[in-house]
Amino acid sequence: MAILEVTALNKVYTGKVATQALTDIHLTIDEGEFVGIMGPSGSGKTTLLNMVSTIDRPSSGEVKIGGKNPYTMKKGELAHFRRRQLGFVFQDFNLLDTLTVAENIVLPLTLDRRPLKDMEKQLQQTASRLGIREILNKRVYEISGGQRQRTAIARAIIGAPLLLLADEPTGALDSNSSRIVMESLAEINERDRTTLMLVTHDPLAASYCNRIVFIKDGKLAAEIHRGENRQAFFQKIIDTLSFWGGNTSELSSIRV
Ligand SMILES: Nc1ncnc2c1ncn2[C@@H]1O[C@H](COP(=O)(O)OP(=O)(O)OP(=O)(O)O)[C@@H](O)[C@H]1O
Repeated sequence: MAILEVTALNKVYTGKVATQALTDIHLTIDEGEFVGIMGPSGSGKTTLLNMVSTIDRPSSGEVKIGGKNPYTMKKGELAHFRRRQLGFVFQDFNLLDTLTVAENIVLPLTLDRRPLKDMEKQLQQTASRLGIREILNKRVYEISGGQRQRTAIARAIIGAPLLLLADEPTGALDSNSSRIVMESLAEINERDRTTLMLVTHDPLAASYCNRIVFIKDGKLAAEIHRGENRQAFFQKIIDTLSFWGGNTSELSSIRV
């Protein structure tokens, strides 16, 4: 079953100089897939993510999530749809610093006015999975970057979203924290069959995906699939990036 269907999508940023950021994008992501979006700086990755996450409107074309077009919804319905069906993980975590880890994680359920007992149960389960049970009572400014991102992932998955969207989730993390974050996302994908779309420059992070779509100059340029071996997939990603462009610097010292 298709969770995401992007059809003939175009985005033009109007202004003094118009920029055609995306041209005729067709992309389907099926239930349980873990798809990476890669490409050089300015190629349109964030624009595509913003169209899918309903942050910004396409100039033309269609986006369907779980068979529904969010752009035809009224404001209240759209807010509800985003809260129930989409999960977001950002590079800079987007947590509320003055709240505790627990309060941040249950925020989407609080907004949905779920019963307290259910919230507590889901909180404990989700925190255990992400290895952050011991820090639930700490405030965000008291925890590390890796712990912050795991808190943000817990918040994103606590409502069991149809589609989890991640924008450079390892961009602000050291290599060890990045690995833990990517292993967490892969585990969520494998165990819950949560569908994931990840935008990244990082080939190592991308090697946890099952499929990678490369964008160049706003157009789909290539697509590769992972086999059994993540090491071999990592090499394939490097080779594809060096062919199509992208961040292949500082790779010589990376070990998968
Ligand atoms: N709000 C905006 N107004 C005008 N032009 C924009 C806007 N946002 C992005 N662009 C332009 O659209 C194109 C695609 O940008 P986008 O941010 O989607 O690329 P990206 O692949 O995510 O880049 P990066 O890897 O550097 O984050 C670029 O040419 C960019 O300058």
